[in-house]
Amino acid sequence: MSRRPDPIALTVLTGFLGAGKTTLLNRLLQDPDLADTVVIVNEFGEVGLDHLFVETVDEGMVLLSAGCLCCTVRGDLVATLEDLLRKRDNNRVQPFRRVIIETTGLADPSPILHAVLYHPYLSLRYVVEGVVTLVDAVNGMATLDAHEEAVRQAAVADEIVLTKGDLADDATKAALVARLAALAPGARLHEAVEGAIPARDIVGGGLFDLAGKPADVVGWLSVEGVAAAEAKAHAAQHGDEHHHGHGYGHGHGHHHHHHHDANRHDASIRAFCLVADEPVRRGALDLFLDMLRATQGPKLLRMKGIVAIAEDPERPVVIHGVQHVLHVPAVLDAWPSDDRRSRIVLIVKDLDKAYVEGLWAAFRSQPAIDTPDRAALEENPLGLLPGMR
Ligand SMILES: Nc1nc2c(ncn2[C@@H]2O[C@H](COP(=O)(O)OP(=O)(O)OP(=O)(O)O)[C@@H](O)[C@H]2O)c(=O)[nH]1
Repeated sequence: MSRRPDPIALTVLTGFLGAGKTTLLNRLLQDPDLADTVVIVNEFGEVGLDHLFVETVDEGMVLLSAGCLCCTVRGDLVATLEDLLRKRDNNRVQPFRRVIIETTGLADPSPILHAVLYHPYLSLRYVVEGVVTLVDAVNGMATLDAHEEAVRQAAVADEIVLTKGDLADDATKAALVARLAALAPGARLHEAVEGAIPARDIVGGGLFDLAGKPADVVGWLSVEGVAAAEAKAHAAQHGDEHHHGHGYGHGHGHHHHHHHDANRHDASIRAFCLVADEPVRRGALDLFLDMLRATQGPKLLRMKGIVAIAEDPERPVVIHGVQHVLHVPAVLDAWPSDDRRSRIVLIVKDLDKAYVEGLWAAFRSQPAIDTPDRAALEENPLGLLPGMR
């Protein structure tokens, strides 16, 4: 009987122009923890890895001193990932367990994840597990102001690494950290000067740890961080309407709104959690996800969650989505903690939280909160699907 091969974890490393990706990668690739990793870079020369080469394995692929493989993107990324699988399956390279893709400059990482998750074959072999985003402590604030892509890079991150902290003063750093925490409340924040950070701090914290075992999904979800940021944003909007101060120390020279919460530049992007105490039927979960994806896809920057399934409550399902692509990468063998509630973290752009909550409640056959039953039933999208109950 042929066994389905173990999934290969895929991490995307991104960051604005000059954020310090090359510097970080250079250090990271000397970390023995990445020995069974393949790193995909745009060009070896550009990244300046020459001093790490041990030997050339194949055209466009080299073995680095710490044991990990490095290859260049040849043509498009999908072709490179396919080529890698072929080499691995034919035993032409070591059986790597993880791939890190470094994106160029100001790229939105979503299309990369999208390309992999949508691919009929790649999606079976690779599991996208996370986005690591580098933010320059000196220029970060201005970059976020000026570039929508930069905001997206931060918003979809699982791990944010603040670089060049040695060049920025404490107030600048604190303001940037506050903004990033509001923008990406689900992300863990790190600091690395001159790329010095252990690989295991930023890679392998998602679905699989560095040994390929299921990782701490609870930490990956960071529901508490999202809830706290939500409460803070709410307080800033409602309790603090006439407060004009904002903590960044950069002015705009004109006054418009009274809201000056930490999230004001990035107001259309927000994060929230859906929580359910009762297990959800598998069919209902799939329909909910399908409906959300089909109707709101482009507005869903990121979705991560752990869900209790009514048919098999001991084995939760981990869901994972990027824009209109959803992946069901893993049924866990057990709950990672005592908390057995279903929890889904969503990072959205221009999407009404109440709509999503209504949908979530409807698929769990519960009237939406604060909505009269009748209206909730009328809004129940199940009613749109003939034969669905
Ligand atoms: N002082 C200081 N300089 C840093 C740090 N990290 C990176 N740099 C410097 O910042 C500059 C840009 O860093 P790179 O690593 O080339 O940045 P990059 O993100 O790869 O740049 P692009 O490829 O242009 O997108 C280089 O001169 C680095 O030496 C840091 O933590 N502290």
